[in-house]
Amino acid sequence: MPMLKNPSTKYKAFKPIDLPDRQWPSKTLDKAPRWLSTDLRDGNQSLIDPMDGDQKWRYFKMLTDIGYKEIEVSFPSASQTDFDFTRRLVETPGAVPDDVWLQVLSPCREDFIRRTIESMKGANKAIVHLYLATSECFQRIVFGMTREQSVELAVRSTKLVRSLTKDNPDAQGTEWAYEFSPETFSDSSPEFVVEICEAVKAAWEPTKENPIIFNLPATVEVSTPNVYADQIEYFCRHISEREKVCVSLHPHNDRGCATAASELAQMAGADRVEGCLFGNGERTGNVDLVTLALNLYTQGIHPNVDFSDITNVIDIVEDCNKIPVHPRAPYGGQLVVCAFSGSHQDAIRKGFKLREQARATDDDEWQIPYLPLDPADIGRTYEAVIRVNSQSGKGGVAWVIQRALDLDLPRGLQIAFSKIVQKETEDLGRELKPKEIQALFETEYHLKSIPRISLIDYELSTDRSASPNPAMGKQSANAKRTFHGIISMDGREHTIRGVGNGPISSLADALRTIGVELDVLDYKEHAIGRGKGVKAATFIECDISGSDENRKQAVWGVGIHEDTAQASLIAMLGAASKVISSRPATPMPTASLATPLTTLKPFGGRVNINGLESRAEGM
Ligand SMILES: CC(=O)SCCNC(=O)CCNC(=O)[C@H](O)C(C)(C)COP(=O)(O)OP(=O)(O)OC[C@H]1O[C@@H](n2cnc3c(N)ncnc32)[C@H](O)[C@@H]1OP(=O)(O)O
Ligand SMILES: CC(C)C(=O)C(=O)O
Ligand SMILES: [Mg+2]
Repeated sequence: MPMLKNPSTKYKAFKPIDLPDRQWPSKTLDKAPRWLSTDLRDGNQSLIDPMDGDQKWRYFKMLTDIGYKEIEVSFPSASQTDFDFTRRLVETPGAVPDDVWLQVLSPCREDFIRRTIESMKGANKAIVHLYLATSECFQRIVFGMTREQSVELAVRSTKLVRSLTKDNPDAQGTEWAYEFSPETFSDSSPEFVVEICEAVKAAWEPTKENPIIFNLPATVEVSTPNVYADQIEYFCRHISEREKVCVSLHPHNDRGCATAASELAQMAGADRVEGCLFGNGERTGNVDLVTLALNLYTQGIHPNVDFSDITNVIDIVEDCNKIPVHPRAPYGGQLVVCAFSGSHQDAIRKGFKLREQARATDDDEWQIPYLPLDPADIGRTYEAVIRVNSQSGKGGVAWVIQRALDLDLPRGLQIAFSKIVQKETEDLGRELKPKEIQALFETEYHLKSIPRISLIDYELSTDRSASPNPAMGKQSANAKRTFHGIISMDGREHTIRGVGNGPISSLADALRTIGVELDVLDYKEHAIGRGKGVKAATFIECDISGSDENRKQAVWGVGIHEDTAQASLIAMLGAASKVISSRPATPMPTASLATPLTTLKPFGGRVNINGLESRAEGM
């Protein structure tokens, strides 16, 4: 059956209240509300398998560690597990921090109220929470009660709570607070809600110091969030003795707007928010307390709760709820601090680079494209930010290599290597992990293996009239350097000699004698590390198209060494190895082969290529 062509007969549009002089749209949020976690009550009652006492215990401890000061721990009249858990909290010395309020829920039924309050006997700070639905729909369908009967029941129940708690001489060791929820508030007449709450307030007689909590739930979310905000503003403006009232929100997420509803309703005057971590709770869940807290945080407002180890929080939440946190859950989801797509990665990488260059600290404004929150603030590592699959570009790949190997790849090498990564992801049909990308780079550029052409030993001599320059030979125009060394090519050793303006050009000249023609296109170097352990990283790009214009292509070599000149030579030979691999085999000029090394004075011992001893057999 298709969906209804005209759903308007079956589903009626919600009629918003008339509040033309609403004030909340021009308000902003500038402080954290009072939070109540109802993970252990509303969250728990909606689980396939409710938590056992030990799971609740662990969860409660986590909530207090995060910093929640009001925690609804149970529905004690519902089950022995809930009752026993509440008693365990009350009776275990030190289990409940001194500044934490335990909250317990009961319907307006005398036996249940008595049992609920019994569960709190001896508690330090206790909030007794009663609920009674106030909507016309619930009064008619569920209770068969008139408004007057509802008010009478609410008042009678409140008086019973009062007599068993703050008026009870035997219960004076506990600091009592009272919360009343006109359940289904968002679907109730605003005037009637005010009426019943006035009656309850009169019955409880709150003070400014210990206000009554009126919790106004969107038990089922029935409208757009602005309508909920209007309803809250209406209540705040009409309830008397506002200073003796704490207005609390309890939004559910049926339309997916619970976060927006909570934020707008706080702008409308609410003081407190009830919800669950990662939005657990009945049906689509309660409002997500993590999102609300971190939304404040990313506006520069401390939420008074701490998610600096969000991974641990997620572990406990998932373990106890037996429901996974969605990978795209705001802030906490595993995929939230990950970028796969090329343009995102590129922008993020540039943002981090600028921040690093500026040596930015937490006192500097956070401005990283696509990342509203510094992952480090919630205990996530930067390494997880960029992940590489077939949608990724050079930026992401460069990021991974930078993080793993401290190499700042030149743009051309980024492009060249990202093509290799792209092919690998497509061949494998999956994401490549950073370790795999690192291994691919190390293999491709021989960071852990010997390339086809490698350096065995060498010396570089400088024309005495020239001022020496270790890397590119930028000395005066007539300065000359001579490369004299042994290289191994495909396992055969050759003594070669060449002259140029610097190490690279003299090596290029020397390689020509064994038939390897190199056309150097680009050269970049940077330092790795600092102090004594500093090394040079050199990147050399060579043209392999030769005279064939149709085959325009370049290859890169990478060299890492304590000695800058040697890093250049290693990079050069890495590129040369690729060049010979890219060309059809040509016979070697016989004159240049295997000249015995008789005159060469070793330069600092055997050459170490990218950390590996390159010495060939028989040397
Ligand atoms: C929106 C919310 O989340 S409200 C909290 C809901 N949480 C829970 O229900 C979890 C715990 N609940 C339970 O374990 C059980 O429902 C109990 C122990 C509370 C009650 O169990 P039972 O006595 O078997 O009743 P049942 O579960 O059928 O509840 C429905 C009864 O409660 C009444 N009821 C519902 N809400 C309220 C209320 N706020 N105040 C008084 N009575 C109420 C209903 O009218 C109905 O009464 P009836 O049997 O006379 O028709
Ligand atoms: C008990 C009440 C506050 C409730 O959970 C709801 O209305 O959603
Ligand atoms: Mg609820």
